[in-house]
Amino acid sequence: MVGAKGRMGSHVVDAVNGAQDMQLAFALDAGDDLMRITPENTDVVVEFTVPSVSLDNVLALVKRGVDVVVGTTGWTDERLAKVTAALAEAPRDDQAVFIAPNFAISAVLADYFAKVAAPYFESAEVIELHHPTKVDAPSGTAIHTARAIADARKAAGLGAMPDATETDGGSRGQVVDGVHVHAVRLRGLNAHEEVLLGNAGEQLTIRADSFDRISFMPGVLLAVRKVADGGHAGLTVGLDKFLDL
Ligand SMILES: NC(=O)c1ccc[n+]([C@@H]2O[C@H](COP(=O)([O-])OP(=O)(O)OC[C@H]3O[C@@H](n4cnc5c(N)ncnc54)[C@H](O)[C@@H]3O)[C@@H](O)[C@H]2O)c1
Ligand SMILES: O=C(O)C1=N[C@H](C(=O)O)CCC1
Repeated sequence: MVGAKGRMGSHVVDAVNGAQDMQLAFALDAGDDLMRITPENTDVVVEFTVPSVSLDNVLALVKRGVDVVVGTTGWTDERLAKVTAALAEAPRDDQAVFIAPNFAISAVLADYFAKVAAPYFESAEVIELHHPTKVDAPSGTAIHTARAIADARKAAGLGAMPDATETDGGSRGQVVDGVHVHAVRLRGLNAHEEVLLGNAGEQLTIRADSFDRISFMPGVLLAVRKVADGGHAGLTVGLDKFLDL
């Protein structure tokens, strides 16, 4: 586990220790030497750190010859391309990196349902709501959802959404592939997302609430098992790839 002292990392340490088919090799955090990790002592590394260090960690681990499951956010197309390039040069042919913006089944399904619903609505916007200690905005999940909605709209031949806004001081949120994304940071919250889809006279709301970080653990363990079992060489993004959706 890399990022073992963090909010997510400490839960993953407990989850791995509680899993009968897994053994914790290392619990590393900032300042620890990743070079202690080798293919001989470690099958899969789980990485939950911060967006500013995650890419370098993943590249170093790929070079090390181990498979990596990543929960840290901040993955732009450019960063993902660097991971793909590193995997092409990796010591093992079957090496895998798996990245999930969200490991909670509620969030993965909300994302999936939003993608299915998107072609049927004129308008769609995403609101994500998180704890105020989160360092990035909007959430990785919201970016992923917005892109999925945009792709589904494009595939269905839909154009831009109706929006007469002429002045915007920032209230309309960040525009991700044409989809407006709004971020709320509020004490008491954990991780929540709402997708609003609208037509004349009707609205569909899809909402996922993760009240506790324990909600992410079944998804993390599923990803570790899938990667360890093999057959997922290269870069895979999204827990939906490991579910029968
Ligand atoms: N994919 C998901 O389901 C999911 C769920 C929750 C959070 N997240 C994401 O996971 C990341 C971590 O979230 P968090 O709430 O645990 O953050 P956190 O700040 O509590 O933990 C981050 C940990 O990483 C450690 N760290 C920093 N630099 C490091 C380095 N170079 N090497 C090793 N460890 C280092 C920190 O010391 C800290 O312990 C964020 O990007 C967050 O958005 C993803
Ligand atoms: O608590 C966080 O930080 C979370 N980050 C991920 C994101 O940015 O989407 C997943 C939800 C929790």
